[in-house]
Amino acid sequence: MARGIRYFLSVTLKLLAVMLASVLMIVVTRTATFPSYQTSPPACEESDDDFIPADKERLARFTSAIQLQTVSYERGVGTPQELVKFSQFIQESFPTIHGSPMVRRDVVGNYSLLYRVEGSDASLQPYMLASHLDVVPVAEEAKWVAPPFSGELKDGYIYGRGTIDAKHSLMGSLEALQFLLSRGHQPKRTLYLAFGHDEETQGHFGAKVISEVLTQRGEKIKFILDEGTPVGDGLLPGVSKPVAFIGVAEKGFMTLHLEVNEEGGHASMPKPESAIGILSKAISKLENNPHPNMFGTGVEARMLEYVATEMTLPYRMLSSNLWLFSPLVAWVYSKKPQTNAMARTTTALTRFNAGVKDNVISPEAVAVIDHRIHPMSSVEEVMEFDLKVINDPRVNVKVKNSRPPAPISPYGKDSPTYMMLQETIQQIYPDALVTPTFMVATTDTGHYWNLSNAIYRFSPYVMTPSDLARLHGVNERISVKDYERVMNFYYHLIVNMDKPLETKRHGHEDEL
Ligand SMILES: CCCCCCCC/C=C\CCCCCCCC(=O)N[C@@H](CCC(N)=O)C(=O)O
Ligand SMILES: [Zn+2]
Ligand SMILES: [Zn+2]
Repeated sequence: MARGIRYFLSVTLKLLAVMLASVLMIVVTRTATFPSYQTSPPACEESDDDFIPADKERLARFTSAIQLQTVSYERGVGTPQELVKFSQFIQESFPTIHGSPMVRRDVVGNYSLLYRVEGSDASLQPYMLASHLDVVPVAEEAKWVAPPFSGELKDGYIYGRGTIDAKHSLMGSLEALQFLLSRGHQPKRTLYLAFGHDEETQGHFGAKVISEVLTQRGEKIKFILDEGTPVGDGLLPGVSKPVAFIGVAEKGFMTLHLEVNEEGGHASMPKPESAIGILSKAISKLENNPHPNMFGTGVEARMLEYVATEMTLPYRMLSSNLWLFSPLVAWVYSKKPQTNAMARTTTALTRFNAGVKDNVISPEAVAVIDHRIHPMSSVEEVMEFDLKVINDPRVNVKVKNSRPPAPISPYGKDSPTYMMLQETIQQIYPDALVTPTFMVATTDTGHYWNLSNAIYRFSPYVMTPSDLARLHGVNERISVKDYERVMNFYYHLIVNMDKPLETKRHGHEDEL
């Protein structure tokens, strides 16, 4: 009997050893032979007169744009006078654009701007560059090193609300267009510039109306580029080179209104449970029960694979073997807010209101939850999960607002438009790697899904880990160097869009 067990154990151990050796071999082979998704930057044809310098005039225009306090507060509550001023300022600042017979300008939804620049070849589908005129309000003003609406230049940086979100792309694309038109350039392909005025409150009166206008015109758009993920410096562990993240998708969202109504009364005779207590328990359950970690099921995994060959060895081994290491990477991702946001549907408790007086038991308690939905999940799944977690019929849960995750736009070598974008990025950042990702925040593109199946979100400035907190936060800023890159990125993009959407190099047919 004992011999039998010994034999069984030894066979099992041998089998395990063979399995382990096979897994090890696969891991080593994949790490050594994993394909590279990076292409070398296109040859530099740039000359001095093929470059937009961040000179005094251009910087002054950008500063003036920052000084306009185009704040969006709540849905439908903004700063109409400032928006009108911004609109007038744009008209005065870009006379070549506004005087060109090729350009049609429409004010849409009262304050949003839609420009159409007529291309010479009507058989080509138009494309669209998008951004927004509005900004979020300023908090903690005392902590700013320069006044938040000053556009002040300090140590090579321009400070102010809107510098990165997102007046750089609005002003940068206008500068590029003005530069081209002033040299007598007519684009081959028709180009739209779409600037919503309420992106920060979900674009219901701006981008949504722009989309309706374009739909009425029967437009189908070749591709759309909006504000988005940046060129990361140190954002991706294991990669020392800068990484340009192209947002090929974005998370959905669901804003929930939670309410509990109970009997109020005199604070000297409380019941065991109050409206405030019941709601607190519900939201505490939501916070303690995060939505499932979905890392490895979507674009976030491709993001790592695209840069795997450029990573230091341990990261390279993990990223080229996600079939094995996905659970480990998922766990690591869950540890930091910015990576956790890529791994799962997030739950942010953003408002909590109750009570009117110290000695009155509040009959009502209200909270707001801001969920950002992972591209592999859905509004329905998130709701079902929450109701199960709360599991209390006294908590009334209503959806204030929701949007499903965005469809995933084509990416990689099979998508000529993505490759054109990659090459344009490399013209500005020759040392950068380029990888697809999804946006954890939302953009106006949520209103443009019916216009195009190729929607990208990318902002051509560099972001370090410590810059993350500047987004919607204190000391938002962009470097002069980066603003110059932004202008030149749009310039190259417009020029590149006049070349056939590439073809021989990536083995594809020309397309419209
Ligand atoms: C491993 C990590 C890699 C991740 C790389 C990306 C790092 C992310 C860095 C920056 C993202 C920039 C996003 C800026 C756009 C912000 C858009 C925005 O503010 N949207 C609002 C819209 C308002 C609304 N409620 O709809 C939002 O999402 O709240
Ligand atoms: Zn923005
Ligand atoms: Zn924003």
